[in-house]
Amino acid sequence: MSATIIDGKAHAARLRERIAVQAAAFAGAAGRAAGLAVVLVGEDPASAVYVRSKGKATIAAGMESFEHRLPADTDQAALIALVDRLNADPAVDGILVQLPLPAHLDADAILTRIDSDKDVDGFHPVNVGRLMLGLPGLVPCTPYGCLLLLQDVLGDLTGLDAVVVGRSNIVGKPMAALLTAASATVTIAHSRTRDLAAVVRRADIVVAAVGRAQMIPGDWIKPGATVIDVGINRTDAGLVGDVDFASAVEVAGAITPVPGGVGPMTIACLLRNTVVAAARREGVPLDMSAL
Ligand SMILES: Nc1nc(=O)c2c([nH]1)NC[C@@H]1CN(c3ccc(C(=O)N[C@@H](CCC(=O)O)C(=O)O)cc3)C=[N+]21
Ligand SMILES: [Mg+2]
Repeated sequence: MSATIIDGKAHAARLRERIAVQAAAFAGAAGRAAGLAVVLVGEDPASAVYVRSKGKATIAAGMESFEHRLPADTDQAALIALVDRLNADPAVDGILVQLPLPAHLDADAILTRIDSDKDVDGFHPVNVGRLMLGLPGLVPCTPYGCLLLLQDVLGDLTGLDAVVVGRSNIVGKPMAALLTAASATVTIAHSRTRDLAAVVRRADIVVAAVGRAQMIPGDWIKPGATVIDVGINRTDAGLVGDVDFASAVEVAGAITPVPGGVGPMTIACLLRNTVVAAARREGVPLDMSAL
């Protein structure tokens, strides 16, 4: 038996269509399009590719895209000054500073400088706190996209055993918070977990977010489990996930491919957060059930 392959690209395309409807409603009510500013420091080629696809998707959804490309040797004060300008710009509803930043920059200080109401990545400490408290805020895009895929495949997640492999601030920790809020029973596993194979084998839901190519083999997967692969690893064999797809697809009930799984959902959720942030800033009501 072979797993259902979860088509993240198609799911993201449907979500982007619904976002475009809400973005048009926002523009009609506010008299302007929602705006997303993306800041890229340096010339990392993979980052440049993501920034380009974010810009294209933003415009296709009927929103305005502002791109700021700064040289790799930009200093902290100059980047803070740009963030301050974007915070003060009424046409900017969302601000994303592409990570990783060059090592000489203090990323935590930059992310904390972003106005939390414009923090469409959901990385600001205030939004992290809101997520933990179950208060409305802006939720990190990749874990939110994973949750939408899981709910599409499984419906209600109540009582399911979920294992999140990876404890990053960007994916693992917020993913665990979202699954907890959805009433799953959540385990966060990581590089120091004892007998990771046994922990993963208990899971009805596996979210792999470690950044190590094909580290989770199919024989760790419980038959019928739903597997969400967040990994994007460039290898000689091309782009691969954190899960060994070829063996896992034979055991899982459903599984995301890489590419074409979580990645497109991340971008769609970024657009979602932008229209949500815009609507909150302007006091425009949106149909949140469409998002
Ligand atoms: N502040 C910040 N926020 C981010 O959300 C952020 C970031 N920094 N830095 C980089 C990572 C990476 N990221 C991806 C988004 C989309 C795809 C994506 O759409 N991937 C496609 C194509 C992959 C390819 O061919 O390269 C796929 O998986 O099918 C991948 C990766 C967002 N990130
Ligand atoms: Mg994000």
